[in-house]
Amino acid sequence: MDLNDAVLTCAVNLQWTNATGTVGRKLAYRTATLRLIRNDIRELFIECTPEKLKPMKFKLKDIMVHKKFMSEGKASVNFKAEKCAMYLSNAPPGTLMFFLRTIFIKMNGGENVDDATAQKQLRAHMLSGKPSTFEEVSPVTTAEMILARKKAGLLPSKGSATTPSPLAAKKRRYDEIKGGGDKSGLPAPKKLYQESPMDTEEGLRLCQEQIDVLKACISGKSIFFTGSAGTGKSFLLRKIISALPPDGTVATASTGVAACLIGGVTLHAFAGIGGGDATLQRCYELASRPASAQAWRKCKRLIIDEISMVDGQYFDKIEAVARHIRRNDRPFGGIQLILCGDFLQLPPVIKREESSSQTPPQRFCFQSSAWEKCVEYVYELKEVHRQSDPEFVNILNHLRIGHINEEITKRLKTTSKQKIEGNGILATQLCSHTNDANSINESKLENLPTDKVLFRAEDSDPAMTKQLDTQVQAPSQLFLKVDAQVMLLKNINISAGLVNGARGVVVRFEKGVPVVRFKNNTEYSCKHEKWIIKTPNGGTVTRRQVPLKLAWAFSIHKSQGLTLDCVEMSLSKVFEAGQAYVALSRAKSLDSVRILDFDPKQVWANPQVLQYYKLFRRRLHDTTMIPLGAKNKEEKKKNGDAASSALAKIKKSLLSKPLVSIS
Ligand SMILES: Nc1ncnc2c1ncn2[C@@H]1O[C@H](COP(=O)(O)OP(=O)(O)OP(=O)(O)O)[C@@H](O)[C@H]1O
Ligand SMILES: [Mg+2]
Repeated sequence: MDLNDAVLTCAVNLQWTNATGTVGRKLAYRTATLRLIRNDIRELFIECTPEKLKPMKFKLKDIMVHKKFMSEGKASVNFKAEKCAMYLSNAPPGTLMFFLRTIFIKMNGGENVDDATAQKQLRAHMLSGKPSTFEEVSPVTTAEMILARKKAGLLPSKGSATTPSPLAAKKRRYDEIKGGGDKSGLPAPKKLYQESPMDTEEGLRLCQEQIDVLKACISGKSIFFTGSAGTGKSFLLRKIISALPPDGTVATASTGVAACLIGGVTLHAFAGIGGGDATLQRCYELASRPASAQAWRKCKRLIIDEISMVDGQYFDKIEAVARHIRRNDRPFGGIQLILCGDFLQLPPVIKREESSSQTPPQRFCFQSSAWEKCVEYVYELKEVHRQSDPEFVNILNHLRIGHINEEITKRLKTTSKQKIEGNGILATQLCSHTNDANSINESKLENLPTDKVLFRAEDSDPAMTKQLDTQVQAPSQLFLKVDAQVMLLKNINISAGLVNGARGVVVRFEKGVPVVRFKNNTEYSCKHEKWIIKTPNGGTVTRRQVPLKLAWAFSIHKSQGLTLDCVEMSLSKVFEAGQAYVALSRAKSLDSVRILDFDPKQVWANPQVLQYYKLFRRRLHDTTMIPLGAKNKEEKKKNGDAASSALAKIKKSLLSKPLVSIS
């Protein structure tokens, strides 16, 4: 696998049709590498190299691309002249998208020769007696991209915040691309290239530290990566998922909302051992049921977001279950683990009977016996993307470790009087308890004098409505009124500010959908959007609903992982370490938040977590990166010296300076 947009590794099926139009020769390869190349006279080709076999070349001219299932890692390219169809499957979806995009841009935006010139140059080349050479296409340039989009008539009009009409997208299942400089009257390749790339998350590029993590994942290492709120952990996870082959990749998270943010399932739904309270023997039996056992056997890479909320004992149990079901004694039954989260945010939910005991056990995942043997590499992301104000980032870093001083207290208290409302948009109240948030929303809606309109979700499987309710933020029944305070639940257009978490107010209903005015004055007529959740056995269930949720109030637990606009909070009822930090770190800036009754006592970090991070940081710092429990002997030997010297230092300095020192 590669981060190069001109290279793609996937399964490839080739089918040639004969003169009578029936399928003749067929070839199928489980793994082949496709490369976009040019010859001496700048003609474009796809070079297909099946594993351990010789490469084949297909000229990119007059092709039809079928990409409806691109997000599932499937597409096909029809080479009209060769009468050959190339079916691609099990491709990392993101890589596939960039590969097809590069084809489009190189065919339409580059200086390609026309047929007559190509023939002339070819003849001259043959006469010269020089051997033909091929080289990989150069990276796409902005000029090529602009030219390609212009030629296809796809440059967006200024400030447009609209999404493609679903009808237009439906009508065009194929994108036809001609090569060789002939662009007259071409149907434009749409959908894939419709939006300006910066308007969608695909267009946002990873920063260097994120790329390092991505590379580690692609190379098959089991890793844990952490970082403070807003360092792009979930964003990176989405990129990682789209850079991995779909077969065998299972994306999960500890909570439904977090799972939905990465297009996955909850870890509990995947693992199939209920809450994990049963004995290990019983867990084995539960996970041996056909659907669950099949899911475990097929899994090659397990991704878990918001790992801080996964109970350590539960983690130990699923590790044992993985080995048992897969009949494989390697850690986690040989599954690659990609774990992500911030232990200084919300901890695992402690069950009532445990929380009533005098000293409740703190069972973080990193305290489990499985952790050390399963996690080979650890990474920490440092660059915060959610907030851009250095003062706010600095304050958040302090809060994260439970460190409050007078200056911070004073600054946070000043927010209590600031006006953050505007354009008819009221602040969202962040509540420490979910029930409080629900009742505030219901009563505020009831109190509006306008008519109530119901938006009912369409679920692809009505039997899954309850499951969808727990995982998808869009409710199955959404009552709205004009003047209702709402929050957007999808990234519609990033550069227009129409992003997940953006706050708005319903201004009218038009053609059966709500029109919402957002804080930046953009009006958006809400189309029905689709949420897809995976079932543990690899199927999918979809919900279609308008992408809105009532937003007078929101619970802190439900807000974990989100970025929120315009929030007001009272932290007097916080009951968990990290809860105040999670609440405050949802905000983008200090100007868009109001803390009503700030008291330094509301902020504390779990000492066990601080200790873990101290150890973790020292490891990172002293050796750049130490594999925890290196895989093989050489690796152990190589890292052993560095690791033991680092550990000796850690022991010495365990109670020294705080994690984040602020100048
Ligand atoms: N490389 C990047 N370039 C531009 N924006 C980015 C980048 N990485 C992340 N972001 C943006 O930063 C915001 C926060 O990202 P994300 O929600 O993934 O952070 P997180 O680390 O998962 O936070 P949390 O701990 O709160 O879950 C998002 O709006 C995301 O789109
Ligand atoms: Mg996140």
